[in-house]
Amino acid sequence: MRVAAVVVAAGKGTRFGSRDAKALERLSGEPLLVHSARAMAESGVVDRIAIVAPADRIEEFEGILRAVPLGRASDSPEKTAEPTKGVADGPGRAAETIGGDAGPIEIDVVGGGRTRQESVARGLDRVFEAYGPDASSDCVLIHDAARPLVPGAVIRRVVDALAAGHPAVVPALPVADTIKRVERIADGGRARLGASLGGSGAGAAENESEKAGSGGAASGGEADAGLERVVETHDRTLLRAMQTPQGFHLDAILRAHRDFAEKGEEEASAAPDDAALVEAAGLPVVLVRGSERSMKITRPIDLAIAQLLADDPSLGA
Ligand SMILES: Nc1ccn([C@@H]2O[C@H](COP(=O)(O)OP(=O)(O)OP(=O)(O)O)[C@@H](O)[C@H]2O)c(=O)n1
Ligand SMILES: C[C@](O)(CO)[C@H](O)COP(=O)(O)O
Repeated sequence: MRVAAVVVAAGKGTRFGSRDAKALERLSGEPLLVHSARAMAESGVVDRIAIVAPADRIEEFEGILRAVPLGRASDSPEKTAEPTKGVADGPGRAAETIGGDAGPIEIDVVGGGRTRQESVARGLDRVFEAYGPDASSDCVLIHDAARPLVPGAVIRRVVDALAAGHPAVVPALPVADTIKRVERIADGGRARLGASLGGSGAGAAENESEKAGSGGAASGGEADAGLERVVETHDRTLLRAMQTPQGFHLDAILRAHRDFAEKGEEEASAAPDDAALVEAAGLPVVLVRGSERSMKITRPIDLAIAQLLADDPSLGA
């Protein structure tokens, strides 16, 4: 079973307020992109990596990756898959060959799309091209460049569950806050509480609203800049926060992305994550334990927290 990784790095970093691509923001002196690609390479279970860069910056991203050769860690943990605790065994996928041969990892850089979903689709096409028509027993991990500190153990847990036969596997954590569903109170924009709900200011609220889509909770724009009313309180014990890398049998995720490609053309209809497409296609998605260290860098405060984690490997491990 071959395992490829798609690392999506073509986002604009609007909520971060990036002047440059967010994937090039520095953590411990290196771009987030390099940390994420290295995590995949050093996991010991990934054969090749497709990096998805902003479409007009492919050569620049290639240069950045060439400057920091990424190889498999020679001392990385075993490449064979042990069934993951708590994940029921499926039919299995030739686990003994996970990770392929030793040697340098093949890295391609391809251009991204208008939404994360489109960017992932372009990375998947590249993996399919590279693996060829005989890709039906292969797997792919889809990872945000914005999650630079993902531990190798999480990557291997995902691959173990794929090898055990599960077509879609996501690392996840319980949620710490109480989550409520809300609706907007139309008040003509008099009460501008949306700003404080959406983040550090009105701009942040508007950006969050864009990501949330037309039904989003946080308010944005004059007409939406109002109070929100609680509709429902969810049972927190049944909620999980999704992380990446999300792992899939290649044939299943390619089909799901192709079937729902039209939705990926606009932020409002695009899937929030890749597992959502597989769910929509009616396939089961199983969860494995994620990590606090796999936090996503969305806003500037996240980079400050990530630097604390990078400086102290025992934190959140
Ligand atoms: N068109 C896009 C949008 C997002 N991404 C990638 O998807 C990951 C998760 O997205 P997010 O954190 O939302 O990044 P941005 O889209 O850059 O952030 P924002 O929504 O604030 O602009 C990031 O690694 C980002 O580079 C991508 O490759 N292509
Ligand atoms: C894929 C993801 O990281 C899972 O939590 C998340 O959905 C990405 O969301 P974003 O708004 O595109 O960062």
